[in-house]
Amino acid sequence: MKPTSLYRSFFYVKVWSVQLNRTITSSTNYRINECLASTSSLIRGINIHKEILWNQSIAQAVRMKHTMRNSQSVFQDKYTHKNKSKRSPKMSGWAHNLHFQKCFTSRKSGHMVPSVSSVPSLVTKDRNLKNALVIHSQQQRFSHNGTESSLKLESSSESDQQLLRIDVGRRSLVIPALWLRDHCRSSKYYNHETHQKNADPDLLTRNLKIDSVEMTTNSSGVTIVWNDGHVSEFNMDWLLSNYYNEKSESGTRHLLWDRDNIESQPLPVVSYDDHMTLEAGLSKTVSNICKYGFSIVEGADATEAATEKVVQRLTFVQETLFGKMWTFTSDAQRSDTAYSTLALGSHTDLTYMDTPAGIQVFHCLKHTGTGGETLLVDGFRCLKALRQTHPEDFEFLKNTVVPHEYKENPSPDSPGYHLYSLGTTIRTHPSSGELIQIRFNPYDRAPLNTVPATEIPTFYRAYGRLIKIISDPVGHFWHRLKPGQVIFIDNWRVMHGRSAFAGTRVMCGCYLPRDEWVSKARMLGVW
Ligand SMILES: C[N+](C)(C)CCCC[C@H](N)C(=O)O
Ligand SMILES: O=C(O)CCC(=O)C(=O)O
Repeated sequence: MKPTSLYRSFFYVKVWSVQLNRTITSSTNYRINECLASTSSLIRGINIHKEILWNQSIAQAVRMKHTMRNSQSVFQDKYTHKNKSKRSPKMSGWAHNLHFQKCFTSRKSGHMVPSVSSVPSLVTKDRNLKNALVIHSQQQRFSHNGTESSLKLESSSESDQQLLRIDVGRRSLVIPALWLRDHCRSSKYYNHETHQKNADPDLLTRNLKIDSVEMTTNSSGVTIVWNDGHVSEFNMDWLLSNYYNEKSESGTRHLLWDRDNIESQPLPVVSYDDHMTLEAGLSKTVSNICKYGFSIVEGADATEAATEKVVQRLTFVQETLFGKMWTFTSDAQRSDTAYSTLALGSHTDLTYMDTPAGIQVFHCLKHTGTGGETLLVDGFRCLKALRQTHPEDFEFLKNTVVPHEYKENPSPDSPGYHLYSLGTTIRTHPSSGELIQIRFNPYDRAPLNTVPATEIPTFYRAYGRLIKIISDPVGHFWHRLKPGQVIFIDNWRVMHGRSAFAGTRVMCGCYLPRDEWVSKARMLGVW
């Protein structure tokens, strides 16, 4: 065989062997892939089968837990009667360690039948049976006022407490079952005539559980079936506005101001006629107070009687140690610097009362002389500035009780007084943090016996920083009250004061109770 043909044949053998190799490889691969494919489908099949088995066992466990719970409660009653132990024996066994959310109860039979669609979702990703398994009921999706929403019932792996989780847009409510039962508005538990709850003394001791929760047909609310057969219906908007809300929008009613922005807009003034004769006029006065913290009714007769009629459009006059309607001047009739010609710095009144008056009313009946301008400072703006610049001082003053007092010796005009009260300088809403009250009167501050020595420096640092903000002229709005102008000042938000004056100056006014004026604002729809 010639070398070339030998080479050629060798070459062919080489090519063939390469091809053979490829064929074997690919066919092996093919076969491997094929049997891998069949294995994986086999595994998938096993998994599916396993999933079904698993879910069936869950369903079985749910049924068993329900049965065991019923028997436990029967056992519990017997047990606690006999042994008076505080804690009844916990159900043992893995069934109890599985914190199940019950699946839906069939309405007809009332038995616990896991609806197929609910069982798969009962199983969480964590299949480790040793950890308490938190079972979630099926998530139900719905649209609330066009917002993508969902709800599901969960149970806590620590406390066995059931929780209804409702997500409406970015708002997420996690409502304990007990809260839901406590707030049931069915006629059994709530009197819709008197808007009062009916007594339910043993609510907290009954072992109440939610058997099922479903959206109402039009997704406007939820229907809850309890393990004692009771059914509760909740309107979604009612839940959203009545349940704990850290991000409550309620603080948006206030338009915080400093000197420049309150002077850059028309004064919040309502004419006497509108205020006295129109619902819209009264609403404007009240909404001004909600928004700015003060409002002026202009055009009243410069008399105490006319002033009384103006304020009574809002609510009744709050009687205090100064009487109902009062008129004062610089005659030192009462033991307070208001009855002098001295300047008064920013303060709120009646800080020496457990509940300071809600509104302070002033009406300058006469002033021949100089000075005597009224100072207004938005206390909520000051508190917001403190919260932003020194949050630790804000928190300290929110949590520190400061005593205030009013002392007056007996006189022909007074039986004598010693009023004393404890209150924090700052009060906020416990969940939303919305500002509710500033209680600030450096003149009437009583000896500080509520702060231990270790915290005294912190108090003076915090209180001093607040005084610095309040004293800053940037927030000072000065207005000379003229006869005919009745000013309503929100005494829980806006501080007032005055410049020193000379001449004859006669002021009248009164205080209005906080609860009643805010109630009026709610009834007028402006709160
Ligand atoms: C308004 N009127 C003149 C009656 C009372 C004056 C005393 C008010 C007291 N300084 C306080 O801050 O509560
Ligand atoms: O006389 C004034 O203008 C204000 C008096 C005052 O601040 C008060 O009575 O609390």
